[in-house]
Amino acid sequence: MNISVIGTGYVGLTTGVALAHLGHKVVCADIDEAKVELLNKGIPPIYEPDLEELMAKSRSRLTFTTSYREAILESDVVFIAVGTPANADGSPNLSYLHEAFDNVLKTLAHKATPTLLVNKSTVPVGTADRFMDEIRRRGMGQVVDIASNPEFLRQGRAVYDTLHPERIVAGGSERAARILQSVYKPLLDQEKIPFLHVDLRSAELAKYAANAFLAMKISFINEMANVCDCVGADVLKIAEVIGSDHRIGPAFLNAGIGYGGSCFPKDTRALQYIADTSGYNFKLLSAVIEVNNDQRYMMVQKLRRELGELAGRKIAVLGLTFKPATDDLREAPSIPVIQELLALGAEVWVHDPIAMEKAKELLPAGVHFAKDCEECLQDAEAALLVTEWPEYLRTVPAAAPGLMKRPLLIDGRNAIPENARAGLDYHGIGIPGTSRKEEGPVTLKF
Ligand SMILES: NC(=O)C1=CN([C@@H]2O[C@H](COP(=O)(O)OP(=O)(O)OC[C@H]3O[C@@H](n4cnc5c(N)ncnc54)[C@H](O)[C@@H]3O)[C@@H](O)[C@H]2O)C=CC1
Ligand SMILES: O=C(O)[C@H]1O[C@H](OP(=O)(O)OP(=O)(O)OC[C@H]2O[C@@H](n3ccc(=O)[nH]c3=O)[C@H](O)[C@@H]2O)[C@H](O)[C@@H](O)[C@@H]1O
Repeated sequence: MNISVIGTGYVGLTTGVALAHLGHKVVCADIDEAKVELLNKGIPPIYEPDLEELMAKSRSRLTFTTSYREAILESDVVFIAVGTPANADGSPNLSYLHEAFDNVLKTLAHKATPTLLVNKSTVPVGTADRFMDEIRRRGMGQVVDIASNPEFLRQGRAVYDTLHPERIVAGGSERAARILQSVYKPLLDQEKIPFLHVDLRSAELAKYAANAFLAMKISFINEMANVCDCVGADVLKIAEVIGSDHRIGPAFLNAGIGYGGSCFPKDTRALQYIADTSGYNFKLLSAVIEVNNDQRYMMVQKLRRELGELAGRKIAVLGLTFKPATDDLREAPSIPVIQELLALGAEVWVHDPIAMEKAKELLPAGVHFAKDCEECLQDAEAALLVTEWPEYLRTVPAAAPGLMKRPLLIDGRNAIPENARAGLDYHGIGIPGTSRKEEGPVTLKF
């Protein structure tokens, strides 16, 4: 099929490359000329494992352009995958989406053959219905149909997730679902992937529901970790015990510093906003968000308990991205942690294996950028492990005792294995014996 993808970010580019890999002829369009220029040289503007290789392999079926006409006029299916970041009040900013939609419709006005317009961006319920109204208003209802095909890929595993999705959701008419089934046929044929055809509104809301549920698992286990710190139990064991019940499942029970990234924080706030403005108070979701906002400061609290005043003391922050295997710093927990350390007067040194250049543009003045992990640790009085990059798990236990003034490590990801902690003054989140308790264990009253 001839397919176009509007927006070449994490979702759009991965989708375009994957669809070309599956045998479709794909044109990707973006308004960002610098991105398109890089892409035309075969260089992905984002860091995503396997993306560059797959792009090179599918190059003969893949084109990049800034022109909507070039992208769309020959296409049977047009995917939109532009950003929907949060506004200050938590509502999703749909301005990029509206602009893309308007440009697509203006271009489609020059095309007589039917086109399926598929939205992949995460959007509030009712967005596709409003788009359909607009299509009819412009007299294009006979040739343009709308589908919602929410995306569930994870950054750092975007290519893998796109080629091995847990499910494909197709919101819209029977005809739209049939077209999407043909688009994904090579995937559906090769693996038993559920293809779920639902109405437009359910498809849109299901995306928020999935992210909110995963965020809830994280906030739940983080609260359990905080209880573990109070009572002297081990959150790793708790996660193992509850996760072995298939009704709960082991995934997303890693306690630590809380969730970040471009999606969980924005999508939980957006769902709260959607519920609020529809007259429903989603109490559980509000608690999930509040817990996450507090959790990021837990590491600094532990640090202060150990060191007292932080003014003038060198603190190493290891890892800046919101998780490993991505260069993305959007809503990374490292940022508020660094701001808090600076506010407390600490001398903050940071390191990240991938995102140092991006971080230089983003982090406040006063932060020291180390050339490597060792320089970051050198003479530090404490280190905070914020992102569990595999190289840190190898180097920190070996290097920290020799390099640091005191090998105090606050592990915000509970990532350093027990057998590697010997030379460290190690403190995890919810791991017994690794956190000094303010008071003794609680006594139960019967
Ligand atoms: N990043 C992720 O892991 C996931 C993101 N999503 C959702 O997918 C959507 C896209 O997210 P990302 O790919 O992360 O965004 P992104 O910010 O990485 O990329 C968006 C791209 O759209 C381009 N763009 C903006 N306006 C445009 C226009 N009018 N015409 C053409 N291109 C335009 C931008 O230049 C940029 O390259 C969002 O709604 C997000 O919530 C869904 C699942 C996973
Ligand atoms: O809508 C989206 O954009 C995507 O959001 C998440 O993907 P992503 O943000 O890339 O990353 P995750 O692996 O889900 O991690 C999100 C955050 O939660 C944290 N996390 C994750 C799991 C866990 O057990 N504990 C935990 O603190 C991670 O460190 C990270 O900061 C979802 O997992 C994807 O399914 C979804 O498509």
